[in-house]
Amino acid sequence: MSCNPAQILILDDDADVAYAAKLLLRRAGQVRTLADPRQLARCLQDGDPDVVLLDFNFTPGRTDGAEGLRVLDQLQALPRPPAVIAMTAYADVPLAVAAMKRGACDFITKPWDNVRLVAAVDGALARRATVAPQVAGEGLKGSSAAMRSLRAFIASVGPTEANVMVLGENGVGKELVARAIHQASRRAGGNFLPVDMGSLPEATLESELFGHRKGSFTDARNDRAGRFQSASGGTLFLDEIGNLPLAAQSKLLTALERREVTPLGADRPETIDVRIVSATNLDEARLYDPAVFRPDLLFRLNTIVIRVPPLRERAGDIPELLRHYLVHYEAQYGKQARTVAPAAFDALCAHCWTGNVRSLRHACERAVILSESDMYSLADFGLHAGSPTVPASASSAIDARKLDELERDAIAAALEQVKGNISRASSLLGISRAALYRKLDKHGL
Ligand SMILES: Nc1ncnc2c1ncn2[C@@H]1O[C@H](COP(=O)(O)OP(=O)(O)OP(=O)(O)O)[C@@H](O)[C@H]1O
Repeated sequence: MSCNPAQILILDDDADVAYAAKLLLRRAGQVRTLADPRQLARCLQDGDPDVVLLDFNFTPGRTDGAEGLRVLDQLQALPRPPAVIAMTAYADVPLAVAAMKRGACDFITKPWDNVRLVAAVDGALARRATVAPQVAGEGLKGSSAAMRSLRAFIASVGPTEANVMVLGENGVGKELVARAIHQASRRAGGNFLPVDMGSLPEATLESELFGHRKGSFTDARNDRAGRFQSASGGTLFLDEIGNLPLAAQSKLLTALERREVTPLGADRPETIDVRIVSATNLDEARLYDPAVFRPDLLFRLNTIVIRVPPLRERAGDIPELLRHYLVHYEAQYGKQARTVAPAAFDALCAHCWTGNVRSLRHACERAVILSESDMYSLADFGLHAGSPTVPASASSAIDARKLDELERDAIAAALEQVKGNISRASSLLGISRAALYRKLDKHGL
């Protein structure tokens, strides 16, 4: 575990406020303050912060929070994004919602309650300890033939400007692949901006993606840049693109065809300079169904297609991933290094990992936290003898019907285990609640 003190950055133009927060938080870590967000890039040269307390208005008279949202986007695009706590003197719920949607982990109104602020920073540090490794560009682990050719493919398509579509089940590592493409590109110095297309509300989609001008709708109190503008010079990662409604698909298509976007309320379009990497877990039959996804948009997005195989088809990666995440969590939780009991190891390698690497990762975290003996047992990983496994002889030749059955069985078993609780079942399977609902629908469960 690292012994370095946590790095805390307070971004506030009010010197008194910044000083008071600095005094309060000095026990939590090393605290720096910055009054002008334009100096952020220079400040980051002294090292990336773990937590940022971010004021949302820097220019006197401004109360719309746009300056803070811009800084938030900048911070989110760092290779190791800090946990951001949004602070504003105006208890403004829509702004809080916008900040949380863009990745802030908490929200504080000024004047703050000291206990609440310290708790928020402690919580943010704890959250970062869990979240940072997912986004830290730790790299894709695994040396199976499939992973080796995936890396080689990324190295060859990364430096091109081609739009890339990454396909694969939940938790296979599509976002890691997208980040690796960005890092291998000439845009690596620019932003990598992920957007969850599945969670953008249809009503605000245009404004979120393309921005808006002050007064263009009731709540548009100031000009705001969209994601296309924020990612300018970098890579825009359109995640869950398969969930985009058809009406929204046509707006996205127009932007990509013209390579320009018109912010809501603007009378002139703006040229865009982004590379698009998109991802979906839709199976290809559905993706190529014009009733689900516009073929002309698909054509724009999938110049290059990267298929990330599910973990059960590259079981050779499992030992390395187990080692990697067990060591990682042992260090994170300050636990002694342990080995996996041989029978448990065999069972873990034969397990079908419906939720792919994400569920393996969660299982390792669980084992590190719960294990009380010298060796990890299967139960420590939340598995039991008889958990769905991949037949050894068929791991790569398994057919789609069989995979469907395995998936259905795993979901049914998980639901039974947690007595139908969707949240607990999704976390057990290592997939999001939305993904679980889609799969329940698909399997008629
Ligand atoms: N090859 C890998 N090596 C190390 N960690 C991995 C690998 N693949 C995935 N992971 C980890 O598994 C988790 C899920 O990865 P990621 O979010 O990239 O998957 P995804 O395919 O985008 O999932 P979803 O479709 O659910 O959004 C992350 O914690 C990631 O760090």
